[in-house]
Amino acid sequence: MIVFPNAKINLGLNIIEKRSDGFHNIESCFYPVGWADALEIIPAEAFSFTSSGIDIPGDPASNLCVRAYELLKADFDLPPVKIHLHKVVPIGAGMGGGSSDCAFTFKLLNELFELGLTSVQMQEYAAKLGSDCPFFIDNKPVWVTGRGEVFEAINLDLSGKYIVLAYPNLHVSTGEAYAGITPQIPQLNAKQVLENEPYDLWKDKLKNDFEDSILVKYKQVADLKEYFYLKGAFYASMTGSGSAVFGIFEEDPNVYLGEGITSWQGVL
Ligand SMILES: C[C@@](CO)(OP(=O)(O)O)[C@H](O)COP(=O)(O)OP(=O)(O)OC[C@H]1O[C@@H](n2ccc(N)nc2=O)[C@H](O)[C@@H]1O
Ligand SMILES: Nc1ncnc2c1ncn2[C@@H]1O[C@H](COP(=O)(O)OP(=O)(O)O)[C@@H](O)[C@H]1O
Repeated sequence: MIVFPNAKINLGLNIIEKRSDGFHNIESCFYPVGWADALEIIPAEAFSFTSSGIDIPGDPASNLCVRAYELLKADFDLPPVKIHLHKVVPIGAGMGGGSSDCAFTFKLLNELFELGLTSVQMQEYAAKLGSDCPFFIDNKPVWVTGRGEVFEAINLDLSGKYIVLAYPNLHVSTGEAYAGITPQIPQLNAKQVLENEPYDLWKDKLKNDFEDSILVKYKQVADLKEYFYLKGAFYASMTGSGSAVFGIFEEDPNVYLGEGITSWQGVL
């Protein structure tokens, strides 16, 4: 069975407070986008994990796909499987690619072996492996609070809008990015802005709190954001902890990003 774990963007991202468990409470709209990996899992004689495409840093045995399989195997009598991941979505980019692979592994194993797990149960498993992971179970636009695992419906539909995502090949570690933040309560409620304000006001009213440090430190990230506005985006921002930047457009944009930038363009 093959699935295509897709990335996400953050529309507004406020870091509210540091918690006693070391994590931060956040507020954000998580929105799925079409840039995706390919993940195949089939029953096999012996367990194996292989990957192709972009090199994944770290030991393959600790890949989130492997950890998801092991977590389920502790509770269910799962047979050995062969997992192959073709990695396409840039890593350390703020697009949740690894988290998506993790969530899609749970969904695929649930279907393949008819485990009967509900979405909520899979979200609980996914939350054990990463704050972003539970979102990719339902994989729908949602208002997110808590550590990233508490969901509330949001009245927002960007279907048909054009999006360009650009990754300046700059790996940002999520843990380090959080460590550089001073949490604060936002002046404006981003959910209210997303649901009620016209798109052209988002530019001044929605904020990704990670931008303050990253845009100053890495000029190429700030340049990408500026370029998207120059090309007519109604909203442009860094996503997650960076360094990927997206622009959302009413019309199909004509962008040239040049060398050293990995990009993807599609429709929301
Ligand atoms: C910043 C966000 C926003 O969507 O996205 P990405 O940039 O990763 O895509 C997420 O909060 C990232 O979630 P995720 O990448 O799953 O993080 P985790 O693996 O759970 O945690 C990595 C590290 O980030 C910090 N962390 C993460 C989430 C959170 N709410 N508070 C934190 O302080 C902790 O230091 C933790 O050890
Ligand atoms: N399947 C996977 N794909 C990508 N990264 C993975 C995966 N499994 C584990 N990782 C680890 O997770 C880290 C970043 O994950 P990713 O979700 O791609 O980035 P981000 O947190 O910026 O959204 C990498 O440093 C990598 O070592």
